[in-house]
Amino acid sequence: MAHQIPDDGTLLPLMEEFYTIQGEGYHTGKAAYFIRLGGCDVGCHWCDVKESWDAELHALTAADTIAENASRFPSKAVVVTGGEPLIYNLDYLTSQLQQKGIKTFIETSGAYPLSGHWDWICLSPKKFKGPTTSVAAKADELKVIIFNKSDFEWAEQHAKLVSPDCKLYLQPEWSKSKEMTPLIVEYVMNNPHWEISLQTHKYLNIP
Ligand SMILES: C[S@@+](CC[C@H](N)C(=O)[O-])C[C@H]1O[C@@H](n2cnc3c(N)ncnc32)[C@H](O)[C@@H]1O
Ligand SMILES: Nc1nc2[nH]cc(C(=O)O)c2c(=O)[nH]1
Ligand code: SF4
Ligand SMILES: [Mg+2]
Repeated sequence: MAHQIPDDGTLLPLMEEFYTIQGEGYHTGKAAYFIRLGGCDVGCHWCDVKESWDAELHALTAADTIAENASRFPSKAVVVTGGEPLIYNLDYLTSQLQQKGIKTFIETSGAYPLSGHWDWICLSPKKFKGPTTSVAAKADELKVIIFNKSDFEWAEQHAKLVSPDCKLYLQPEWSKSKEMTPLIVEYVMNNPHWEISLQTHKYLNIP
């Protein structure tokens, strides 16, 4: 990375920020401000935000400004996503958000060690670069993407890494949704400790 990113987390490569409805997982349907940080080296071939991968394409932005922007919206909930947000030290950003009374949620692959102060951690582990134990142990929600049949077994292996009260979700990979969703429905009926998560924002045509 040619970007000189200070490791105190005061400057972060911001790809986009937008106010929308959380489309996935436990908090589906709730309004939230999304902060999408650029930079990811996990390399999921089906990633739906490949434009985020190169951190250098995204301007370094003051965490103070990001927190200030977030505080202007009615919902006091922020989702930090990416890219892979845990590439960066998120201690400063999340402290600033929480000081403003904003709840902090993260979407992460868990490929990097945990930083930041979180009200909710959604771990979506990837085959291409597995999750660190620091993230798995603290996850509130495990959201496994189902791209093919073998991913159910892979999901069960990852369920063993999270705490007993972690919520378990299976989410169809968007391009395979037609084939995989019926299998997920059947799987959840037979294994009811899992629930279905759909990318509802894509059906709603919102960001
Ligand atoms: C774009 S990722 C960014 C955060 C982080 N890098 C991660 O993967 O969790 C946000 C969420 O979208 C999911 N996702 C990405 N591409 C997807 C696709 N094609 N179909 C379904 N879910 C997808 C990821 O698994 C993750 O839960
Ligand atoms: N509405 C909406 N909900 C989301 N939940 C997780 C998302 C993400 O890309 O991290 C996402 C997203 O991009 N849009
Ligand atoms: S880890 Fe997340 S952002 Fe990175 S390639 Fe995979 S889905 Fe995309
Ligand atoms: Mg998304």
